[in-house]
Amino acid sequence: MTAERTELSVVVERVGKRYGDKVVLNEVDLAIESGTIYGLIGPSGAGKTTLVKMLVGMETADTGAVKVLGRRMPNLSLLQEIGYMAQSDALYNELTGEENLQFFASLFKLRKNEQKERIGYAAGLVNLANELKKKVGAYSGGMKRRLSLAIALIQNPRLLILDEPTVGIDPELRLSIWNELLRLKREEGKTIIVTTHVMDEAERCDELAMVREGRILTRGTPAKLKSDYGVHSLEEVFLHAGGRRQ
Ligand SMILES: Nc1ncnc2c1ncn2[C@@H]1O[C@H](COP(=O)(O)OP(=O)(O)OP(=O)(O)O)[C@@H](O)[C@H]1O
Repeated sequence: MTAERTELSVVVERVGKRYGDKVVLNEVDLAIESGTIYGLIGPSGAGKTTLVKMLVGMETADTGAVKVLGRRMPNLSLLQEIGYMAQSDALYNELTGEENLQFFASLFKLRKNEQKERIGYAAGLVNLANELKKKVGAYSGGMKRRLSLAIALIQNPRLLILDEPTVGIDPELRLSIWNELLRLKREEGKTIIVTTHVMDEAERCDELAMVREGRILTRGTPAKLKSDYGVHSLEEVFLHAGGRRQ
């Protein structure tokens, strides 16, 4: 299979990364098809964030290659095409929610009315439409997460990379965010990459890669992983894969 035939949005080839003496990623390969939701799961410190930062162009690989939307990363020209929600919120506390959204929208090539429409859409999606006039400094942790997610969506990117997007978000809103992610995939053909510790979120992914100690231990659809390990839940896959190998 070639990248052209299967329309891969992301190709990671034999990527290695170390910080000082510590090997954080080791010979990582990844191929993510366009129009799918791909989940990276694995214990804390496994290397998931480092990997997604490479996809965004915020980290560079020591060895190997990272290609996103057909171009070798890092590549500034892809910023418009990639929406990124980091694990820690990078927001302006002195500005209101709306001003934050306007600021990030202004970084992209959006016409004025398009900008307004995107801000309305993104704020509505994360249920912040009535909180936009408040300063972000007065937001709760969950509200800040929600605003960060809205910012990741602001320029209507083809590829969404979300690092633990629903931490601190209540179950009802979590469900509606997931419904919207599924709709974005289905109706708009977006490619979505999420890291998560939440197994019912992992169930909603088309494909999963389990990362541990900088390596991908196993990968496949949720159903395939469960059948490979002869178990009924992804939690059990997680425990089996994490505990018994390497
Ligand atoms: N800038 C850095 N300098 C040194 N070590 C780092 C740096 N960034 C990450 N690490 C180390 O790299 C390893 C992988 O970290 P990473 O954040 O990628 O893991 P993770 O799988 O995303 O974990 P979590 O689920 O807790 O977010 C950890 O041991 C971490 O301490």
